[in-house]
Amino acid sequence: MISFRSVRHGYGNNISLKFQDWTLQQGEPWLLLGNSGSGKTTLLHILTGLLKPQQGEVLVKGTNLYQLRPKELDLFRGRNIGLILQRAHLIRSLTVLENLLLAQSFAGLPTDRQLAKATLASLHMEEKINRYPHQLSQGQLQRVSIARAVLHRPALLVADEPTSSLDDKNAEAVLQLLLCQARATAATLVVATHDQRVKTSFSNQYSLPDVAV
Ligand SMILES: Nc1ncnc2c1ncn2[C@@H]1O[C@H](COP(=O)(O)OP(=O)(O)OP(=O)(O)O)[C@@H](O)[C@H]1O
Repeated sequence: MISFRSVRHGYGNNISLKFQDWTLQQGEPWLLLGNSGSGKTTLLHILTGLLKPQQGEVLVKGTNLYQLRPKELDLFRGRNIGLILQRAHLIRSLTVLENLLLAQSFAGLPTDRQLAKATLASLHMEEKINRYPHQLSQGQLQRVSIARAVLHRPALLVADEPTSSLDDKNAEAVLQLLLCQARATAATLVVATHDQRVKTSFSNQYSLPDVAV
């Protein structure tokens, strides 16, 4: 279970974001909706351990993220939280496979080539494992980014605007991929978007109100 309680965060420029409490059960897919500037990125960063809120607590699998020491938090994130950003942020001088192995080692886990290869194969990327990032299409880069995020069966899988730059067909394919990967690993999935096309695929929705400035 993941929970978000009494969370507030401000940026010191009259912007104070107050988030409604939120409880997500293990394995549930959720959509996080909000217009530009409503606080989606802020909330995702708080939820994934990247930004300590000024108030409130975030529990992932019973662990209060912001009570961990920085090093413990890094390890906890690497093992339990998978993050998919709009851009893949791969290391350009490493192959697809090497990028995944590096992610394992950053998470403090033993490098496991077979697991990395099998995960890439499950995303139909087996023929690209020795390619470099610049040799891949945007859709393929996104698959690598999904593979890297699900590699260790994280309890929480978070995707920030995964479909906004894609056409209808690819947007639907990426969504199905995320839902399917989350189901396969019983991960709680959070997809943040302002893409109206995505709305119908999720019954659980957490909506952010517009921020009055
Ligand atoms: N580092 C910062 N310093 C000052 N204000 C910030 C900072 N980061 C975000 N904000 C402000 O906080 C509010 C929420 O920003 P946030 O990026 O979380 O929204 P968002 O919903 O993700 O927007 P978008 O969809 O446009 O990316 C905005 O008004 C933004 O200007």
